[in-house]
Amino acid sequence: MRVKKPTSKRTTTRMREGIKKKANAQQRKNRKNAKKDVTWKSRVKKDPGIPASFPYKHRIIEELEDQRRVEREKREELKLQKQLEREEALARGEAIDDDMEDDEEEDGQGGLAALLESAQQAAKQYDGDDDEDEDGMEDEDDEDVEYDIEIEDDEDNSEIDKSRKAYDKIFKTVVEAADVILYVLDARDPESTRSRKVEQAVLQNPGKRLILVLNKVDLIPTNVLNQWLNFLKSSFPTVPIKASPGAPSANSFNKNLTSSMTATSLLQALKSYAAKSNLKRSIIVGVIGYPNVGKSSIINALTNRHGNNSKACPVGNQAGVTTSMREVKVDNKLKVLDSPGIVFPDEIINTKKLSKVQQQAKLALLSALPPKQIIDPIPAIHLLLKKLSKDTEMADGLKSYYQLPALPSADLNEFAKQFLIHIARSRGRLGKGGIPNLEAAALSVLADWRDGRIIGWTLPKASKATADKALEDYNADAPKSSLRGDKEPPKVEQTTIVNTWAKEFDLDGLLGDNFGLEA
Ligand SMILES: Nc1nc2c(ncn2[C@@H]2O[C@H](COP(=O)(O)OP(=O)(O)OP(=O)(O)O)[C@@H](O)[C@H]2O)c(=O)[nH]1
Repeated sequence: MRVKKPTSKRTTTRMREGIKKKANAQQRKNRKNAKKDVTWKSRVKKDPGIPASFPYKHRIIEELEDQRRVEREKREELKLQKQLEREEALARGEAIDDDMEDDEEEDGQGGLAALLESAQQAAKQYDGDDDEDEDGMEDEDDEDVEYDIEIEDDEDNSEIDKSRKAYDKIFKTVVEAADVILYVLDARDPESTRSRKVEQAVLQNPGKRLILVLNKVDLIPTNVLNQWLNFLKSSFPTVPIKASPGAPSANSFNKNLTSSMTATSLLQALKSYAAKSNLKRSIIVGVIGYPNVGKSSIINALTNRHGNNSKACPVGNQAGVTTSMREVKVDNKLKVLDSPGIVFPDEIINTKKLSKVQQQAKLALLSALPPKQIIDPIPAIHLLLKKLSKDTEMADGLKSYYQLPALPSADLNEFAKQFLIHIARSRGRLGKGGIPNLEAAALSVLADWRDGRIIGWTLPKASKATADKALEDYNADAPKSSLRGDKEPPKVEQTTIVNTWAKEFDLDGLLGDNFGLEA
């Protein structure tokens, strides 16, 4: 017969106390030895940093920065990858992996969440403005606010913001609802804020009209503006505008194109179309474009309601302020629809096969991303410096605005690094041990660029023929998207469009051939 082994681990008190005593003695010994060890003290000494007199200090700092940069890039690649997986999962309607959600919460960088957050903040502020309005003087146009509409009744804002598909949906809704589309482009880079898909989608609807509105003309020189107007006019009727109110600053361009003058011209064009169209109802004008190109500012200029207490649409210098559609009544014949900014990355980015980092850089430079959503602002600075260094006027503007010393490098990467170190030092963006925080410096430069404190522009590169070829290629290759629908666009000669539409809006009569600009 087998005897069962005892399962209890009980030991005698004597044995337990003996073990305790021995363990305590060992710990005491360890502590004593640690005190004797000189390396122990030096370990807790604070790092004094690199002495200022050290001749190669800047090199060491640069090496450290390089290391930090490489690590940061690795982290960002990983983050982007996770974000993409998450978006794909969302698009497929799959439940999101908890890990991914946690990650996003941890670093607080959920791109779309950041976009939403900035939008909500601006909206809150705007609501505050409205409250003030209520308890004070009543605006005679306040009835417009009653026209505010949320497009997706069954979806909350976060859902609208979370999905690019939803942006597509909003765009489709604007095109369907509007008789005239004002397609707003940033005068500093019209081609990058323009999408052939948008134009094609409008052309699919024979009754719709599209006008290109070149905004922020105060930020580009007259000869550049003229070139763009001539270039764009060959595709669609084009109107220049300065939508933001306020007197021009010392370094503004095209001072004769004031906000009220340009807005009045645009308004008259719309009114003349409304008068000529035989509609028994008021015409609806949809305003679309990239984030931050100034759509809401244009509506405020059209309704002449710029003041804080009477804004028709909220305006902010960060992308993503407008999160839902808003209908504003201009008069009995005219209603204007504001819409959230739309980015078409497949249009501007995929065709050029850019990496994720480059895509972000390009969008950041178009000011189409809220700062919180910019994972690494440094590649955008590289792009900006490359752009500005191509023209002596732009390069001089940069140099004088930042009071740049002679930066000795001809290599762009090296130049960018030295430039950011200079900005970080002069603006006090320093980290531990006095190491310049290049990311913070880069973000502050991007804000200067977004708000027009640094001057810069692009010139129309492609000829009309190249643009038409690009459109042809796109039509041949691109898969059918929600924007294109299944219908083929009607074959209409562009010159016919330009001439007929310009007449309907009486543009030549209103603005003259050269928009009152010197040749
Ligand atoms: N210099 C200059 N700045 C302008 C002009 N029009 C608008 N802005 C500025 O551009 C920024 C964006 O303007 P918004 O009207 O909010 O742009 P939006 O397209 O509605 O932006 P989202 O809501 O993100 O889609 C604001 O800081 C405006 O002051 C202009 O003609 N010149």
